[in-house]
Amino acid sequence: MSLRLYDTGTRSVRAFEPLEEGRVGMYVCGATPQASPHIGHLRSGVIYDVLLRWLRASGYEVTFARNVTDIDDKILAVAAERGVPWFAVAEGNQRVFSQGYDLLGCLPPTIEPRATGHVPEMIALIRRLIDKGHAYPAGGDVYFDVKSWADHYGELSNQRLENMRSTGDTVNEDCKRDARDFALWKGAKPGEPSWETPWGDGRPGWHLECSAMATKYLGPVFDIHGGGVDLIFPHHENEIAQSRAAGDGFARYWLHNGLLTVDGEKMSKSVGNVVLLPDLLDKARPVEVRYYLVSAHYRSLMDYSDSALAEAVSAYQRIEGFVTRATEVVGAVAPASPVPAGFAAALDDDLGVPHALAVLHEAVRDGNSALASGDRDAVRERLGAVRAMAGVLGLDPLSPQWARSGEDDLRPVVDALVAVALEQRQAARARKDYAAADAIRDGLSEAGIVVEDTPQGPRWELKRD
Ligand SMILES: Nc1ncnc2c1ncn2[C@@H]1O[C@H](COP(=O)(O)OP(=O)(O)OP(=O)(O)O)[C@@H](O)[C@H]1O
Ligand SMILES: [Zn+2]
Repeated sequence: MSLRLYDTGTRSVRAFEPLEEGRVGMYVCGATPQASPHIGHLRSGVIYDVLLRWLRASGYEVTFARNVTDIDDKILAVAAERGVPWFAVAEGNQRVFSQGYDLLGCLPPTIEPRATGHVPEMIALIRRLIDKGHAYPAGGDVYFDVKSWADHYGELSNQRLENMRSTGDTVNEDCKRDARDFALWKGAKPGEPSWETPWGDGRPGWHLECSAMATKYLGPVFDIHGGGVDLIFPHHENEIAQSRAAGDGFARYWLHNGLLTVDGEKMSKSVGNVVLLPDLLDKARPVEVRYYLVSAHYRSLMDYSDSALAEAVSAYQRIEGFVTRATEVVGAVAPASPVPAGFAAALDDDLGVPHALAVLHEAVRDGNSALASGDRDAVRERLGAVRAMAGVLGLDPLSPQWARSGEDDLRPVVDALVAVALEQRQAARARKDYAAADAIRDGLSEAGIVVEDTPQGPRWELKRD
């Protein structure tokens, strides 16, 4: 079986066939950096990262573009409130977005285009739309004429133009030919940043930016366009309208991730129910937060809870525990290739991560049984498979990304010291000097070392609070 994806455009799961064999062009709507990212934004980040990794593991060469909307009403409002330049707000928050993606192990996009760096491409797109009769300048703005595209407008969001009302753009409503027309370009307002165009100074509309940037880097037709379900209307509907009306084929598959919610409501800056990544780091390590965010199916709604996070932490630690113990017993084993067929089939089925994780945990269980029975060949085989599967999800415990800094270098030293201490404890026990034996155990515990007796002898771990 090969990859099948749910395409919002056709409202069906379809076989994924790229435009060009062996290559995939993928565009995902990224941040409007008006504030630090919340874990809803990061859910979107890790979901498309798993898709990227699976496409690459399946042999595709992927060009992945994720934009930054670095000019926007919300950014201007924050800048005005704080009395700082608009670009300081965008740039500062974008850095925190990048750190968040990095911390959760997201591979960097091939290109991360910024809206303000693509005004010439936007002007060119507006010109094509005006020439074809799909856009008009009015009152310093430029609008898309939805009636000129009435047969198609609404196809993605499955609604008809006659049932739609104004999208409530903050632009000058009186200038529009029709209340449902949306702004491609917004005329300059005093004190706001602006760029020069043949239709007057101003700044880009959000929808136009994505059309211009996606086609610049991926071509007039490309494979996958992603974003959250919150973007289907109006953002993606308008992107399609602009690009197709201008004559571009645009995206062939539309993917939408479900939202991270709190008590059923979208986690959103404007609602004020956000959880930030640093808020979680006393409860879970970054790799465990990643496990939590990828573990639900990408299209499902996910309601944030501490207990679900705690379950994800223990589930990840089951994988990590096996990988650590198995490596101690059989030595380093590289990730196996290809990944087990059941795991591949799960991901090929519309990126079925929950099912794929079930296959991964089954291999961990088998691996633990092999460890218990001392079947080294089986341990080796399961270790390679587990690392490979975890790696596709960005969760391989031995990936350098997740290595705890310093701890690995010191491990052999501490191993030797703990072994000496345990020998002394054993000797004290043998001579029935229980006070001395307990003192050694307490001393290790005070140093933050927990000792566990296993069939292969004692193992130590750093205590976690
Ligand atoms: N709660 C969420 N769950 C999942 N994905 C989200 C969530 N919020 C935003 N996203 C996705 O993250 C990406 C970047 O979003 P963007 O910066 O436009 O956020 P936003 O919706 O304006 O956030 P906020 O409402 O907090 O201001 C988009 O693809 C968006 O769909
Ligand atoms: Zn977009």
